[in-house]
Amino acid sequence: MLEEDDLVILGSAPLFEGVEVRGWASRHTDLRVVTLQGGQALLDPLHANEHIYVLLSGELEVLLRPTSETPVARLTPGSCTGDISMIDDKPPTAYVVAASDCRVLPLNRAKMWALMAEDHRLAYNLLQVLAQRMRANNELILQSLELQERYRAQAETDALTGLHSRAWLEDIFPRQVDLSSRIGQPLTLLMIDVDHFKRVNDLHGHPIGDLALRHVAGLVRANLRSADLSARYGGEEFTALLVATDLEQAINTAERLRERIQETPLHLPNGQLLPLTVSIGAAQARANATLAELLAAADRALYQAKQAGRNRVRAAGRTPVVLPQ
Ligand SMILES: Nc1nc2c(ncn2[C@@H]2O[C@H](COP(=O)(O)OP(=O)(O)OP(=O)(O)O)[C@@H](O)[C@H]2O)c(=O)[nH]1
Repeated sequence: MLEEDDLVILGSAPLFEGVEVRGWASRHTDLRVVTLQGGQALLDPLHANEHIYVLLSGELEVLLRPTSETPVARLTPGSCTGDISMIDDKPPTAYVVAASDCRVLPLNRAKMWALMAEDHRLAYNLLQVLAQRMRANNELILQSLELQERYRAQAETDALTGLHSRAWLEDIFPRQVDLSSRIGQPLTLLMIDVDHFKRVNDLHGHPIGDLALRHVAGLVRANLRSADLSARYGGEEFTALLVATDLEQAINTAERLRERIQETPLHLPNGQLLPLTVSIGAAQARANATLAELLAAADRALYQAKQAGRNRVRAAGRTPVVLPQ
């Protein structure tokens, strides 16, 4: 039975806006209120639903998973739930659970259609309720996309240097190699490794090591074209994908970068200058090359540069470029 308080709530419920609820309730004496205990589920995706439930007292929580700790919505008296699944005759997409003891008024499908035929304001109100629900859901989707975007940006950026991360390189590489081969442009990878970096850490401490990595990253960024795609590959290793650049041009770029790093020591907080050098391996991508193949080739060239005494550039598949050091 509907009590006086229930009629007051129904009178303020969006679904009943403009409906004279007392007269309406007196014509429908078959309406039965259902009580729920806190924690009890009203709707879940495993069971079809045939009712719209109007909450008369207490609070309902809408959860996307049964184990979710944070509800996506909290329903207060006057709100309704179950509308979409009642209309499309499919199981609900979320769990609706009583957060406290609740009283709800179920209106089954047949009853709802009859009520709407009797008073068109109910149909209009139901459309309004659905429109608000769609808007709230869109808002939720947008927030979740923004969050995903933020997480992706975090994963794609190396926190220490601000350069792109290895995950980013792995993500963009197949598209870049595909694009380069389709437009017939060469693509070359540089692997840039700071020489004797362990000594920097050992002699000056890890925080200065971090400063040195930022310094080198800044020089890598400043000395490549903005179209070139530089990343911190890990530790003291950086990579740069040089677009529209063949091996010859890449060697020149690498050599210029190497020189620039050699002649730009890091100013330490104590006023000392810390000289840094890098060794660089270069390798040009074949059409359909995988990142692993290209990295392995650039890494072999880098190894040669280290073996040859460091602070130099070597290219894969070529006679060593011997430049005066
Ligand atoms: N400060 C700092 N050090 C790092 C970071 N990542 C890696 N390292 C250090 O980088 C050093 C790399 O040392 P090695 O791989 O032995 O190479 P290296 O001393 O540069 O010698 P070569 O490459 O042969 O010239 C290790 O001591 C790592 O601890 C970092 O984020 N910050």
